Amino acid sequence: MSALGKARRIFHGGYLLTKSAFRPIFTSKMTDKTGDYSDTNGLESKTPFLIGVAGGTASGKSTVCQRIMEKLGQQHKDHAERRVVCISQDSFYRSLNPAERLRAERGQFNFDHPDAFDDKKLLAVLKDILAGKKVDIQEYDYVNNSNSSLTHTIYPADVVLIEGILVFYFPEVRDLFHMKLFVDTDSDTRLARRVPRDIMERGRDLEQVLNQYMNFVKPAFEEFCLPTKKFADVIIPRGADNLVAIDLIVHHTWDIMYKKRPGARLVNGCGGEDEATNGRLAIDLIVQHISEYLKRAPREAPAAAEYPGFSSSVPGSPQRSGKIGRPH
Ligand SMILES: Nc1ncnc2c1ncn2[C@@H]1O[C@H](COP(=O)(O)OP(=O)(O)O)[C@@H](O)[C@H]1O
Ligand SMILES: O=c1ccn([C@@H]2O[C@H](COP(=O)(O)O)[C@@H](O)[C@H]2O)c(=O)[nH]1
Repeated sequence: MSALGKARRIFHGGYLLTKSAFRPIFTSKMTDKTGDYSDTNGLESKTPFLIGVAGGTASGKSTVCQRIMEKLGQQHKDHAERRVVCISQDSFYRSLNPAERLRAERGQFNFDHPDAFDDKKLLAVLKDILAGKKVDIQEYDYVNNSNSSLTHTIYPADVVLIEGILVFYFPEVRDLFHMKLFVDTDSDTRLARRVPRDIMERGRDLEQVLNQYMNFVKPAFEEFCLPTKKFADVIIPRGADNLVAIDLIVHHTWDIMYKKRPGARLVNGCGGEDEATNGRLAIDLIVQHISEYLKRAPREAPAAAEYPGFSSSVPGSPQRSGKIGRPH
């Protein structure tokens, strides 16, 4: 079986951990809401917490989202039980006219330009999600450069991750996020990942991948994606390898799912361009993480199931010494 066929089989088998020719969507359904969001300063009590995850192509955005889902114990839950959902901006590419379609087939269409997206549709869907509505999202088919006929229903969730190269580009969309993450992986690494991925999973040949990269992907990254890094609350160097950053985010997200919404006061309005506000959210995450880390002692530690815990990535961490810290 070809690599492409294998990737598709993975998708059709319903095992969505591996990125295939189609963008995986992790669906979620609202279950009992134990969170007390009453002090969220104007945010609706059941407003999902919206996290934007931006970064260049193949920076690891989807992988970071998968790690967050895994650490929150959502990945292996029945879809109907999940409280966290991840959707991709790629499901919001606009339809192409016949001439554009032809260019796309030759690798001559710029899928990295903001004009390639239907930002109005993305905005409307995100507003529906924030309003607690159920939405239908189409899977994107990279082999055919268009939306596939597969549609996923996204049920109201506690936490919604939206990942994509330009999720912070459109101001109205950007302003909806309660937390903004930017996955910062160097261009050499990204190109080295993109080439095999596009060949094996997206049905391209080497020449096409490299031409598309040099003509469109790289210049558009520099012009449209990279400048949006400044809007991020948290920048994640090295993507999914950065276990400390992922722990910070998971910890914060855990509190949103099961306790209350710390930081809501800071991000309410989600101005994004307010550096002080952005700085405070990042500092809040770090302070919260460190204080949890310091106050944990074995006799106080709740059951492992209650909080996914810190990874052993911190050199000399209590978890490594076996004195303090929770099991994974
Ligand atoms: N930390 C990592 N180490 C090695 N390979 C990775 C890492 N993160 C992602 N990849 C691989 O790189 C490719 C692109 O990753 P992905 O998460 O899909 O990026 P994006 O969503 O930003 O396009 C995938 O084939 C993925 O398996
Ligand atoms: O039909 C398409 C649609 C998109 N692309 C490329 O995909 C990436 C975005 O996906 P990542 O997973 O973030 O890499 C973008 O750079 C487009 O160039 C495509 O090739 N064909």
